[in-house]
Amino acid sequence: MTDHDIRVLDDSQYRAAHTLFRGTLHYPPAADDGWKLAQDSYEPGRAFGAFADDELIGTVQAFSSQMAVPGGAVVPHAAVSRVGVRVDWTRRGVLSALQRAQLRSFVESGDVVATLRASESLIYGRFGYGVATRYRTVRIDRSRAKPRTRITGRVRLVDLEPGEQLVRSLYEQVAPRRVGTIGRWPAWWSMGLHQPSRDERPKIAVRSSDGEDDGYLIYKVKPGVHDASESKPTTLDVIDLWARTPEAWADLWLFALGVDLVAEVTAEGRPVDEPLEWLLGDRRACKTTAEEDETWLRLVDVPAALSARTYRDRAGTAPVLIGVRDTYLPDNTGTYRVSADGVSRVTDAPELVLDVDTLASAYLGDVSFSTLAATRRLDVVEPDAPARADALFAVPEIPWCGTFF
Ligand SMILES: CC(=O)SCCNC(=O)CCNC(=O)[C@H](O)C(C)(C)COP(=O)(O)OP(=O)(O)OC[C@H]1O[C@@H](n2cnc3c(N)ncnc32)[C@H](O)[C@@H]1OP(=O)(O)O
Repeated sequence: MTDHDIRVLDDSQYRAAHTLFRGTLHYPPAADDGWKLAQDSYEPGRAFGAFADDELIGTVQAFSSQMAVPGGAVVPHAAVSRVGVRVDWTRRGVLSALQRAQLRSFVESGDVVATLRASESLIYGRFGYGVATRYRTVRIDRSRAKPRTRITGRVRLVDLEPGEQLVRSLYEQVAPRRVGTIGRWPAWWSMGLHQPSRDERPKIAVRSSDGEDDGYLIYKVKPGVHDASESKPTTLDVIDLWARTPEAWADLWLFALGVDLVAEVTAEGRPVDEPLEWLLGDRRACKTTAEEDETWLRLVDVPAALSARTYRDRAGTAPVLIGVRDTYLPDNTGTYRVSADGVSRVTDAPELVLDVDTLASAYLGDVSFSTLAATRRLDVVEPDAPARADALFAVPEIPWCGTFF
């Protein structure tokens, strides 16, 4: 018997849930114009509330999406967000109860995976989420950058209104080619591009070659402050940049670096392998100011997730038997035979054993099984099993999501 219960929220309760969540992050309630945008992101059946005596004390929510996995498939994906428990109810099992209800609902709705961005890194492992992608934050000193090359295509500014449709369609064409990217829901775009703010609205630049659009950049310039009490440089912030080709990618960065009267170009949430330094005359003009965990991935349906991705077919790579433990979704617990030909569930003894959050970290290929074994995140039964799993799960490009939510 608990002192709270979990219920699916209806649309008359979304604003209270939104206010509660913002309060847990120490933000004030959204103003009416902000709420108008946020409201559309609540999907029926996807928001849960924890109640004590009919009073809302905690909430979780999810957006319906897809995620690209190794081999080119995209799988149904729930993007988990707005997780919060009122401060006078924390550490009494409220989030655990919300997670249990939410994970069960993902199974029912056929979501193969769920992902989130964690406010703190010790919260979600117990619920089966593992770090599956990372990103870096960069700062480029424009006066030193001295790009080694020039724009070869055409980069043009477009107005926000027609630009929004253009960038949405470019994103949908380009992003799924990268493992770890996710489908963006309509409210993601409207909240990102139209959020009421005292700042300048974002600007959109579209790159084309031979008359065909092949990439875009969304950015904001924050004017500098230079007075007696404060000095801040004028900064161009790269908010979103996607390109179909390396040529388009380089042109968009060269455009960002070419905007006059800007002292620094900054970007958060970029891929850790983005070769920015190689574009510059002085590679030290580009500093990585942070490298952090990005995607926390939950394999909701382990058999479906393992079957959805492909495995490297290196000559002579033998199959591996992976034992999975999942306390929150016990149907996933079992042994999986993974080979270049596919995946099957078996009754054989496993050759390595791990918890479902650790499997999630290896699933997109960001970390190897050998690294997980060396750091004692998995139990090795057959000594060569991690190396066999590494060969099968290897991916040609580091996974990256690139969408904050
Ligand atoms: C995807 C997102 O939206 S990220 C945003 C998450 N929200 C926030 O950070 C807002 C502020 N924090 C909160 O609202 C709450 O503290 C929450 C939601 C993080 C946790 O809710 P609670 O109801 O306290 O969690 P609950 O009581 O179920 O805790 C379950 C276990 O996780 C542990 N835990 C919970 N939060 C944390 C934390 N922040 N750090 C470390 N351990 C934690 C608990 O100690 C408990 O461990 P135990 O089972 O060994 O006793």
